[in-house]
Amino acid sequence: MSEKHLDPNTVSLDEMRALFRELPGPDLEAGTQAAARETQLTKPRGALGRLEELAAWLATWQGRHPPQMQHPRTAVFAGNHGVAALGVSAYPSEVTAQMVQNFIAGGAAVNQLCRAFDADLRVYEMALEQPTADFTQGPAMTGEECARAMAYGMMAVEPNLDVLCLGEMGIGNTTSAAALACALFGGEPEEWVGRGTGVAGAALETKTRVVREGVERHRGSGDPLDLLAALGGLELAAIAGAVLAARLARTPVVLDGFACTVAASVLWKIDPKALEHCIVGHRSVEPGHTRLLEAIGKEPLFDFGMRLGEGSGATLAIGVLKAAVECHGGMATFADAGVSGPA
Ligand SMILES: Cc1cc2ncn([C@H]3O[C@H](COP(=O)(O)O)[C@@H](O)[C@H]3O)c2cc1C
Ligand SMILES: O=C(O)c1cccnc1
Repeated sequence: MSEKHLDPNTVSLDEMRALFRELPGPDLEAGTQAAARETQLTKPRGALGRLEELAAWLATWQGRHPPQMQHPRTAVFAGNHGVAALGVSAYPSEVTAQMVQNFIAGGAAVNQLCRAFDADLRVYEMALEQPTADFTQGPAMTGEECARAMAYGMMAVEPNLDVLCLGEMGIGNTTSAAALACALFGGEPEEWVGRGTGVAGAALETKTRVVREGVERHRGSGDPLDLLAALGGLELAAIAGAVLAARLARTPVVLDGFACTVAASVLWKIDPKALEHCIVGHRSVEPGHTRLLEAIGKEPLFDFGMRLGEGSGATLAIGVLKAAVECHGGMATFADAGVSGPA
């Protein structure tokens, strides 16, 4: 499969919509080979549980058997949000750019996780001095801006990636994500709003009100991509683009926490099959994440009480994926080891 890159100067949301007509499916032959090998390995059938499923999932989306984990990448997209000026985050907007510098200097949590698992970290800074518009007053982005951000995100998908882990950095983005999730999946703003960086009290009430105003203004204003433009952010649109491009290139994807999963769920709303190549690394503490995971039918790999974002939960999953690949490829078969099979 080839990498899909679109011209950012001319790209449109309609061009993105057209891509849903060509989504490739999994490589079922690689999956059959993985299942056959699994029965030969020196362990009771199914005894490695989800590790076995992960090896098969990697094989089907990498389109090869055995699956490999030599080249994991974590892509973190950073953008700023107009709604941040309304007091919805515990931190000021400047932290977005400051954290990008921290990523570049190697000082953030995601840097350490990438080093722990030999992942290639890419940071994509998206016009941080130009935040999106305040979505309580109008759409956060025009359709063209949203499509351009998606096209930018697509560039994170390059040949020979074994897995793509996605993350975001954008002060205010759990407000944007809550509004987008509420508009896409329904329910009350209270069910989607969490503490993010740690908002409480009056600020939490403000955050909930901002989400309500945004949803009331934009709900029903179009299809999921229109809602992404109206309520999303540059980094969330880039994640949606990266997930779509990864699918077209048949690259497996690991999603991170609430904000990242909301961005990807825009594609699920268009076609639930569009996230078959994605797993979710962890369950974020953000209550909306659990709600969203139920809606899209995904069970995260682990629940470590993390609520950071920046791709940390997705990157931590690389360790588990490497373990799955090592067991699947490296274990002896019953025949090789002279171990008796089931009686
Ligand atoms: C120092 C620092 C590092 C971070 N790394 C990720 N986030 C996370 O917090 C932000 C979302 O929370 P809210 O919607 O409450 O602003 C995002 O930037 C997210 O990636 C961070 C936040 C801070 C303060
Ligand atoms: O789960 C997330 O994506 C998250 C949670 C808190 C802060 N930033 C992101």
